[in-house]
Amino acid sequence: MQSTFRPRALWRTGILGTCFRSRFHVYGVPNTRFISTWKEELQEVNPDTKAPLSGRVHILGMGNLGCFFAHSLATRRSPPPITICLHNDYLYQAFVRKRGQISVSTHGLDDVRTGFDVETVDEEGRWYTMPPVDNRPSPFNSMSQPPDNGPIECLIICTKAHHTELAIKDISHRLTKDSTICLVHNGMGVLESINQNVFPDPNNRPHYIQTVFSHGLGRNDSFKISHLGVGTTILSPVGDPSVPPTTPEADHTWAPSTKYLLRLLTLTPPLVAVAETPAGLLQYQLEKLAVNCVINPLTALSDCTNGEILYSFSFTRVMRLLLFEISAVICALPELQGIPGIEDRFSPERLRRLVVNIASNTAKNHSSMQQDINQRRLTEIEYFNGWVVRRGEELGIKCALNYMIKHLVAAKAATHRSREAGAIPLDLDNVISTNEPPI
Ligand SMILES: CC(C)(CO)[C@@H](O)C(=O)[O-]
Repeated sequence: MQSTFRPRALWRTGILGTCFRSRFHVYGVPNTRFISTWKEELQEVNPDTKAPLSGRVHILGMGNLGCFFAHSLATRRSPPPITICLHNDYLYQAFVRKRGQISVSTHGLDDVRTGFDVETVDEEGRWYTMPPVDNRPSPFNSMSQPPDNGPIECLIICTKAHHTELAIKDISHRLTKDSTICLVHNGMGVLESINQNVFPDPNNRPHYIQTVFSHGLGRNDSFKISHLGVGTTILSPVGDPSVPPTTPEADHTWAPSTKYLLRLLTLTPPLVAVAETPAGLLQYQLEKLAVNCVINPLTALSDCTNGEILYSFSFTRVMRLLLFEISAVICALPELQGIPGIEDRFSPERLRRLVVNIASNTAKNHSSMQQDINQRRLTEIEYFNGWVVRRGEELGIKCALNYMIKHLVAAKAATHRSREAGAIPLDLDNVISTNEPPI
């Protein structure tokens, strides 16, 4: 049985509002809903006892974001069952060495959480539930257990944009039309390619929640991160693609797993999560996109910190010119037509102020793209400037500068690759030591 769920309507009736508007009554007495248990949340969104949800949340992608989500859920007074999905044995061994602990450090104080269930995957794509690893190294051999390929109700996927489609493909046999996937990544266009390439049949697709995440995180070690700056997690269920996101109070029917996950996340304090309408979320996504389209490639190409792009006339010129194109594409997007104030919100000048603000607030940080380039990882450029170029082409807007930036980043990555391919490999294992002094 499905029931109707509208974030805006719930906001007005106060059901969701209690999660993120008035967390505390006057005089600081905690609101009872805010500290409700996950079972109460499950009961409230899914009173249908014939098809009960287990309430389990799977998390895939245990980088900074995945650790932060898992740790935040574990800090709840009543944590839901959490399964972390580790996609290779190396990660599993690292988690065993950490005794199943995920640690988040805030202002130098470590908060360590345990109690996570673990699944790993073999080369054939079969997932195995592993024994608890808390406080003891596990000698367990996963392959001696039958694989656990049961359906997943709620999946939070925290991989980078360019890995998300592949990661979901690997687990797609466990996702049904009753599942909900919460996508946590930077950049635009991932959902469309998942629908096209992984779940082409609209009647057999899982449900989605999209997010815009703005907390500052840093990595200390595997499963050990720092929470460097408090931000927010803006969430919105994805509506029926045939209904424009701007339709007021669109009568979307959200699945029980979507309602449950949305409630669970908005009632998890460290995430500072708020529910938005699809049209509201899209606007936050586009603001973040504009910031990422400037800070990330400029810092990656110049190998500098975020703050260093602020104090140069040349960077300022490039920033303005890129933003002219980005603003033109965003303002012409058909999915935004009819929303009042779009031209002002996405004017080149307002976008420039956003970029400058974020670059100053994160002045000492290295952007994710600068780190990806230096560590020879794939970048998200196709989901930033690449997306602007593609949408511009559809709308008849030429984005020559964004096209150039996208290719400069790709060229920088290719130069690194060809330099490394040209380096003479030294097979140290087969070096014969003669114990003779060097000539
Ligand atoms: C704020 C930001 C643009 C740069 O640190 C960040 O989103 C990043 O690194 O991608």
